[in-house]
Amino acid sequence: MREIITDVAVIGGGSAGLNAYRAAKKHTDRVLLIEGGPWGTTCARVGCMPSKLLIAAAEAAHHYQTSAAFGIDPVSPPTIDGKRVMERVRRERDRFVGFVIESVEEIPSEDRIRGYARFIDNTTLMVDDHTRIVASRVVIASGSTPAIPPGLEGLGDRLLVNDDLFEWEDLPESVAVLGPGVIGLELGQALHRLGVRVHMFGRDGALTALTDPKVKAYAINQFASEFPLQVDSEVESIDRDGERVSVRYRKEQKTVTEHFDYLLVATGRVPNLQSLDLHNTGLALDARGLPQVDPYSLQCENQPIFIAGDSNSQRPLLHEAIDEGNIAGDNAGRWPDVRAGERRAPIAVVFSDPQIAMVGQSYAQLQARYGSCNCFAIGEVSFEGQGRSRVMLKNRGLLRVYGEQGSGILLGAEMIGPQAEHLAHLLAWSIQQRLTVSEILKMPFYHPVIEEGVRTALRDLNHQLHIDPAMLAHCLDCGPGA
Ligand SMILES: Cc1cc2nc3c(=O)[nH]c(=O)nc-3n(C[C@H](O)[C@H](O)[C@H](O)COP(=O)(O)OP(=O)(O)OC[C@H]3O[C@@H](n4cnc5c(N)ncnc54)[C@H](O)[C@@H]3O)c2cc1C
Ligand SMILES: NC(=O)c1ccc[n+]([C@@H]2O[C@H](COP(=O)([O-])OP(=O)(O)OC[C@H]3O[C@@H](n4cnc5c(N)ncnc54)[C@H](O)[C@@H]3O)[C@@H](O)[C@H]2O)c1
Repeated sequence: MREIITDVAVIGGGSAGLNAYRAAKKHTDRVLLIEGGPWGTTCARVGCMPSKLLIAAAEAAHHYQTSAAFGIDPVSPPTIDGKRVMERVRRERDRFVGFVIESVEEIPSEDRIRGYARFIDNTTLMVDDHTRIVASRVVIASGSTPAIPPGLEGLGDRLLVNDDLFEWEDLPESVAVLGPGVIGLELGQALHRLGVRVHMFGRDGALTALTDPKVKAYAINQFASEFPLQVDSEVESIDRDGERVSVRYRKEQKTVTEHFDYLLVATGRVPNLQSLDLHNTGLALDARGLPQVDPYSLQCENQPIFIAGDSNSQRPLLHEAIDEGNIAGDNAGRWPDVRAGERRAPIAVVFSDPQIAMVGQSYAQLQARYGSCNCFAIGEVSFEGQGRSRVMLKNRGLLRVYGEQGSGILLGAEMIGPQAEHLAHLLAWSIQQRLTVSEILKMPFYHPVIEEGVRTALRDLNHQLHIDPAMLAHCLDCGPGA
């Protein structure tokens, strides 16, 4: 058994852990990075990057499938070669993973420990059964794992999570998707557009993390008109039937049984904390096994333990994992002089088509905070008539923006619409700058662009905030179709 005494130990070599390691290293040379699984990060191996690669292929197929509306008929219907689609996904994924591994290899080998860590007490870790580490500070950056509802064990290799899908050599004929969250919607729509028969089953009317009832209703109608989607599904049973999966569900007051090649489970993710033996640290744990974490310093209670990235369940997104890794690593390095880290305006994008995005405070958060005093107002724009969106035949969507009564500050937005990833950035940057709606409206808006739709929503909002008069039905200072 090896024993190492160190200043900082980081559990997990993903995006949060790698950044925590580097940030702690600025304070002390004695930092260890412990990784139990494969190097390469969830984002590059089985998350952000391979999912976007699959979506890019689906977009290419969809482009041909919809070109007739412009008067352009493909000579013959496009064929989709599943083997080549998946070969590119895996090849490009491997390239991204390769870049991450190159950066891991720059870390001195004596700082890298292979194996799964668990706590013996709040400053002692055991890695597998081979290394005991005494660390005066620990950063937990152990990521998250798909949550699989009970009762699906019998499906065996017919049950998939996102990790499995990116190993496919070819596209299957059919997939049932359980959970229309971000992962389910992104992957399910992409598979549908690549010619796979998809049926998406949700519950409680949820679709991604949208909370604005009007935007959510629009989004549900939009996707349900493209492929079978039930956000309030009544699934009676899911069983293995030979080499297939049979799903029995209620549809229009009848019981229907449908067979699929696979069930893709995308019902949320749980932090990887169970095997860390956190009960040995003395930290109070909630019902989910999570310790209390200060969202600014990422410190757990007053202990020399910090928790960053998906493992703290606060903002399970890549850029947040990187920020949190930096904050936790810096604080572990400088401990006991722990400081509040800088957090950015919230932004989340779903790479569906149309895209979904949320920035700043959500509708539900604002309702809870300001709803009872009518202290916030809503402006909106439909993309259906929006000039540039119509030109491109991308005129589907709804943007709702929220502002504070009295101050006129932009607080948040939820949207489904064309190029929402870009609109969301403009709005998130404005929110972070604490701009008022009037200040944002002084910015230039080119013509004809989708951003003119954002201007319309903001003008509507400023009227609802009693700052500007009602908009003219026919905007005189806009170009045609703004
Ligand atoms: C399909 C999918 C698509 C996504 N798309 C996006 C997107 O488009 N944009 C976006 O912002 N986010 C996206 N995400 C989320 C994003 O990937 C995660 O938020 C981010 O990767 C989390 O980084 P992390 O460092 O917390 O975890 P990880 O990168 O998972 O790192 C955790 C590491 O800890 C290791 N580990 C676990 N337990 C132990 C232990 N006991 N001892 C040692 N090592 C341990 C694991 O092996 C792992 O390598 C997506 C996620 C998925 C699954
Ligand atoms: N574009 C992105 O930024 C991106 C992409 C993918 C993943 N992610 C990250 O990964 C996280 C996890 O994604 P996810 O999609 O797994 O989780 P999620 O929480 O977004 O969605 C889970 C969905 O499954 C549904 N559900 C739960 N149990 C169910 C059941 N038994 N039957 C039917 N439906 C059920 C929920 O109602 C919800 O709609 C996201 O929160 C996000 O942070 C981000």
